[in-house]
Amino acid sequence: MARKMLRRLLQKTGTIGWSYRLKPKTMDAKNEIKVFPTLDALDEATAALIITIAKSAVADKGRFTISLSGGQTPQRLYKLLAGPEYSMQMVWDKTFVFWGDERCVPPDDEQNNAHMARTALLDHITIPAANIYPVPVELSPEPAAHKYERQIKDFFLGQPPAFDLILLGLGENGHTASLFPGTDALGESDRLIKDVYVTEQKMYRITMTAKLINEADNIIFLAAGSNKAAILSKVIVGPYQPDTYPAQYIQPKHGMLYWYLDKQAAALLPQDITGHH
Ligand SMILES: O=C(O)[C@H](O)[C@@H](O)[C@H](O)[C@H](O)COP(=O)(O)O
Repeated sequence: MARKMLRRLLQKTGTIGWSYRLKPKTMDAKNEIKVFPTLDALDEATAALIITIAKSAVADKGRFTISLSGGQTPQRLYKLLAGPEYSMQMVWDKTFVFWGDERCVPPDDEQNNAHMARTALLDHITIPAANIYPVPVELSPEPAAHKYERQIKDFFLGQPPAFDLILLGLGENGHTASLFPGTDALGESDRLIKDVYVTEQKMYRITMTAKLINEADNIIFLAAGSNKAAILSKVIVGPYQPDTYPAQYIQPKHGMLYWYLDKQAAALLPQDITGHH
């Protein structure tokens, strides 16, 4: 009964929201799920949302702090942001770029997330090099994690680090950033940055912890493609099993949580959650 009433209330308020899980704390965070008919529409809408958040942050604080995600999905978005239509709307010299996770491979390795972002975006805009904070992968995993955590704490001048925007992807196994099932970063309650060994990829990675991510003012999950439909359904409407589906750890303490999806990725979500199909 409560669930149905809540959903009707959410929809009436125009926030196409969903109960996520009827846990009081998730109801504080405003959740918004939007489904777009094509990849272009998804990327355009995400770029527009990023611009809106950036302009608001610069107006409020004189700067915009963003954490980028890696993998395939955001590459088109980054290229779009580098293009004339969007790049001109950003105040790049007041924009500070970090990463939600990084693979422990050399900076110029194709698998390196910062390498991908430089190729798709950062090398094509006028952002000061000092505004870019890549994960120091030249160090071995554990010292790299400690150094990155120090850099982030110093950047936020000892205040609790709260990014204006954290962009996240979603893996088919429910991981986000490098919060993979079975890794000890999942329930981490103290550290902001952890080094993890991802067995299925035989690779070390450095990741923001959910503790850090959940302090953000805005979080955008960007997911596209039919291969994400099953996991999205499990994460968004399934039972709360965050150790199996780590993306469920992402529940911003006070910020906005956006799920920006294409139609294919949203195909298995209930219509009353996405508002259309
Ligand atoms: O380092 C990474 O790979 C990402 O940060 C990772 O969390 C990614 O967002 C998901 O694995 C989805 O990846 P795709 O966009 O390639 O599906």
